Amino acid sequence: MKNNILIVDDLHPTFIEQAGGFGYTINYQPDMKLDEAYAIINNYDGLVIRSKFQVDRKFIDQATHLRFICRAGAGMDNIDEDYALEKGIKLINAPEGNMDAVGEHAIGLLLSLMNNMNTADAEIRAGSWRREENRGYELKGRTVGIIGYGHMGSSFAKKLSGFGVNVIAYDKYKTGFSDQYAREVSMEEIVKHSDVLSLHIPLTKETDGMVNDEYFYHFKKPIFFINTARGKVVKTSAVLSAIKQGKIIAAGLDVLEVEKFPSLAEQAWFDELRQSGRVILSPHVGGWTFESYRKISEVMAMKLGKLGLA
Ligand SMILES: O=C(O)C(=O)COP(=O)(O)O
Repeated sequence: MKNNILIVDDLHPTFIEQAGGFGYTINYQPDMKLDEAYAIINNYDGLVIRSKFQVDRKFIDQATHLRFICRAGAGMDNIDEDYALEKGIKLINAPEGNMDAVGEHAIGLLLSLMNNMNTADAEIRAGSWRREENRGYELKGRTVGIIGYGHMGSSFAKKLSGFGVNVIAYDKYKTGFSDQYAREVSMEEIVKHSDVLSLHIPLTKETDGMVNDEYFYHFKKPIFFINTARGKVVKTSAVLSAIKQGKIIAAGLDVLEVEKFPSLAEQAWFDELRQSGRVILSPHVGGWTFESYRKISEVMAMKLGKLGLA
C-alpha cells in the first residue's frame, strides 16, 4: 500500500489538505487526459474524478491497486459501479456538496420559465417593450411533481417550501420518504396532477432515454418541465414535440442528451432547440457553484476519513 491518490479533475484544495492529514500522498493533475491517467493508475490506491472521462472496465482492470474512487460530485454514470464493486473498490460520491446548488438552479429555471425571462430580456435588447406577451404565471397554488427523491429531489422540494405549492414526489426505488416538503405518490398521481415536472434521477441503463414521446403523452395538464439531472434520460426531440403539442408549456434544461460543442451543434434537434423561445438552457452548471466547489471537497474528505483506509 502506497496510500496515494491521483486527482484528475479540478478540485478545491480542502480535500488535498485533509487527505494529506489522513496520511495520503496526493498527485494533483487537474488537466490529465484519459490515456495519461491510464498509463499510471496501476501505481495508485485512490482516484478522484469529476466527469471528465469514463472509468470503465478497461480502466478498472488497469488499476490493479486501486482501493477507492471518489466522484467529486453526485452522478456516478461515468464509473462502471458494478465492476468496481466486484473488484472490491470502494466508491464515494458527494451529492451533499452540490444539492443546494442543484435545488436553487432548478428553482431559477422554473421561475425564469414562468415569467418569460429569457424572451423578455431578448426582446428588450432587440428594442421591443412588450408587456402583455410577457405576462407571467405564478407558482403559488400549483402542483410540482418531482421524479427521484434523493439528495437533489429533496433539496428542490425543500427550497419550494416558501412558494405555497403542493409538492408531490415519486421515487421508484424508495418508499416511506414523505416529509414536510413533499408527499410521496405513485407515478399515476404525478401524471395526473403535476403542473411542473422536475427530474432528479441518475442516468442508468434503465433511465437512458426513459423520457420519450410516450412519457409526456400521458400527462393530463400542460407542464413546465425541468431537467437538472442527466441529459441522456430525456429525448430532446420528445421535449420539442411536446412543446409543439402543448403538452409542455416551456422547458428548462441544464443538461442535454449531447453536451458541449461542436458535437451539440451537430445534433438534428439543435437548431429547433436553440430557436425555441420556450426553452431555457444552461451548460450543465446546476451543481457547479462557487460554494459547491468547496462543499464537494469537504464532503469527500469527510467520507474518505470515515473509510479509514490510510
Ligand atoms: O455532480 C454531478 O453529478 C454533476 O452533474 C456535476 O458534474 P461535474 O462533476 O461538474 O462534471
